[in-house]
Amino acid sequence: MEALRLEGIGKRYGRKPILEGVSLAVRPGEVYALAGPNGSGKTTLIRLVTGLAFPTAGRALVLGEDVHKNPGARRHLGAVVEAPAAFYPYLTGRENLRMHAHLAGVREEGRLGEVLARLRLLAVADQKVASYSLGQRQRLGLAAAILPRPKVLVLDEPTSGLDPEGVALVHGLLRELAQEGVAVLLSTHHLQEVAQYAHKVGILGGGRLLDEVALSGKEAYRLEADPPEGALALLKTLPQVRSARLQGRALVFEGDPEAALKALLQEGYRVRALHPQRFDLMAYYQERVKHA
Ligand SMILES: Nc1ncnc2c1ncn2[C@@H]1O[C@H](COP(=O)(O)OP(=O)(O)OP(=O)(O)O)[C@@H](O)[C@H]1O
Repeated sequence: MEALRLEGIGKRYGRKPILEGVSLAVRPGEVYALAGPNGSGKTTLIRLVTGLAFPTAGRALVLGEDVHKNPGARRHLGAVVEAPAAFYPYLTGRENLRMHAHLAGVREEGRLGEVLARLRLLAVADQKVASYSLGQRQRLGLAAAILPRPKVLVLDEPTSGLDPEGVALVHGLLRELAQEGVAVLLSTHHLQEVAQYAHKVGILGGGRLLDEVALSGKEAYRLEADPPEGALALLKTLPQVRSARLQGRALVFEGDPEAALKALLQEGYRVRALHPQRFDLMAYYQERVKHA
């Protein structure tokens, strides 16, 4: 079953439509990144998913339960929506988290320390939150969100305000959580970074989901071999190779590069270069938004 599902979600403020007919799904272990220009409705969508805002059409389901009809559905949900997340400034990071743990019914010994370590906050854990930098607060927000081991994690621009190390830390954490089976929905402007591990990117524009790009399986290879026409014909016969085509004098294909190389060398082709050709998400996004 999908961990998170939006069915025709819409939102109007007064008569102004902000979102219309947005449907998407995130499976356990999947990272879904929402991209879109400023004002395209990313934050609004995230607020709808978390139950902070009410849809004027459609519904949002967490593990099959409607978030707006059954607030209990939120027990599976971890979220960071406001940046930075709100904490008691006169309490320490650890004390704030302890309170979150209490409210969420987390009784596991050691979970607090584990989460603080995971967000590299141990060194400041016993300082008052009032003294935290923006990035430290952001990371504490994420620590609070993952504390009760949610099955669905929803984050609005989780890397904004972080230094490069913090950005890498958060992306690494999200990748790990997905590997542990968590479904992650995040909004972001950092397409290049999320493209490294997100499974799907949804492009919002003008309040609609313009496109969904599946990134897994988009790994292509570029190969230079002589003569290219013969090499192409050979690649097309290999079961390990998909969608081989000529691009100028080079060959581009998806599939197993080792099998392709072995077959070409065996048949006496001279292979001058072979390297991965990443799907250019940024170029695709810009095209998609421009024509929206
Ligand atoms: N409470 C509100 N009342 C009226 N209009 C709103 C309200 N909240 C958001 N909007 C409008 O909804 C639209 C989408 O805003 P939203 O914050 O969801 O966009 P975003 O994609 O998150 O933008 P950004 O990339 O700048 O964070 C904007 O035009 C905004 O002005």
